[in-house]
Amino acid sequence: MAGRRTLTIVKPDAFANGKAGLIIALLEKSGFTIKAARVMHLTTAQAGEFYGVHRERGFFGELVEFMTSGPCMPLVLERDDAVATLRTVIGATDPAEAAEGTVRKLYAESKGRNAIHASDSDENAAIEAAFFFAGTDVLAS
Ligand SMILES: Nc1ncnc2c1ncn2[C@@H]1O[C@H](COP(=O)(O)OP(=O)(O)OP(=O)(O)O)[C@@H](O)[C@H]1O
Repeated sequence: MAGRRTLTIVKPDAFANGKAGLIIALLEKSGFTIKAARVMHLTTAQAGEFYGVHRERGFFGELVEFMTSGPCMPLVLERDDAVATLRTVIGATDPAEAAEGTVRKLYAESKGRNAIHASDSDENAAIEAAFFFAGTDVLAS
């Protein structure tokens, strides 16, 4: 059975553009309950570690620079079939290719500045939740 939790990050462009609250409202409207959240300004080391899988990609430097450009908001979200549902709700990586009504279609600027991250598997959701919320009660519940 697919897990009930996933990890999302409302990215710095959403805060710069005043869309963070609207994005969170859309997540709640999509049936997700917020189990944990924090607003933080990632360091270069944190952004590089979080996106370490992309270290060899040409856009890695740009991605780390963007993710450290301002506040972001990791959240642990809960609902049935959490990972797959959230991937559908956020839409394609490039907002130009994202379906109508998705977070990225509505609120993202570009493929690089694309408003939101979502875990792509139950396994990564657990790893990513631990990355931001290790030692907090959300991981014990
Ligand atoms: N060609 C690109 N140029 C700039 N940034 C990019 C490019 N491709 C990907 N990225 C950035 O790297 C992130 C991770 O890329 P990935 O292919 O894993 O997309 P994703 O799974 O849709 O996004 P995320 O992991 O953030 O949910 C993207 O969300 C985007 O911010």
